[in-house]
Amino acid sequence: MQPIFLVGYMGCGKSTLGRTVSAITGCRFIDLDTYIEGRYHRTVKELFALHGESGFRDLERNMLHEVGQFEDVVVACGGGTPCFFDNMDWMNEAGTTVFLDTSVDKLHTRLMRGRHKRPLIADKNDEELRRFIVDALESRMPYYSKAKVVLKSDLLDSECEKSETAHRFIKQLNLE
Ligand SMILES: Nc1ncnc2c1ncn2[C@@H]1O[C@H](COP(=O)(O)OP(=O)(O)O)[C@@H](O)[C@H]1O
Ligand SMILES: O=C(O)C1=C[C@@H](OP(=O)(O)O)[C@@H](O)[C@H](O)C1
Ligand SMILES: [Mg+2]
Repeated sequence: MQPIFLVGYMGCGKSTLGRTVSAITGCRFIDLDTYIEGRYHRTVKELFALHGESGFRDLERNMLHEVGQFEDVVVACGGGTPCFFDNMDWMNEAGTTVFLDTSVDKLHTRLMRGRHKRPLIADKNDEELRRFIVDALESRMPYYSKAKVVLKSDLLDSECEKSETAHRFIKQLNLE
């Protein structure tokens, strides 16, 4: 199987879905952020602070090209991965891209809780975060919408439904 790349905005559930699909199907799961952190022995937040965003994007592209060579792998990208260099076109050549399409409301609720480890939003208050999400989604949508498969990840949204989302995904992509 060619690699599957999960793309979408921060908080849409790429890491969560990738991990669950991997647990059900036995295929390998790679979270690109975690992979980068393992390679450079620094958190994403530290890498942003050390190299700036553009330095991080260079590392991210290099690591994407590395993991994109693997077989039978589901890769959870970072939210920005498809939006820099030719990464989105590269992923479309190398495998199957899946966009987890999620509403601003849902992203906002999730990111208010999980913003501290995400350097682009760590210091934003409630209102600033909402504005940031709306603006970023608008500028990133042209990249996300190039994905081969779109999964409306809003429809199923509770603890037990995480696995239902995963099962639906597995069926849609014929991973059984
Ligand atoms: N299908 C889902 N239902 C409910 N909560 C979810 C679902 N997918 C993700 N979450 C929650 O949303 C937050 C962000 O998920 P995460 O997988 O880290 O997103 P991403 O990797 O796209 O930034 C986490 O707290 C996670 O538990
Ligand atoms: O959207 C972005 O630019 C980013 C998303 C993050 O990953 P998640 O989408 O998994 O939060 C991480 O790569 C970094 O903080 C930058
Ligand atoms: Mg993630």
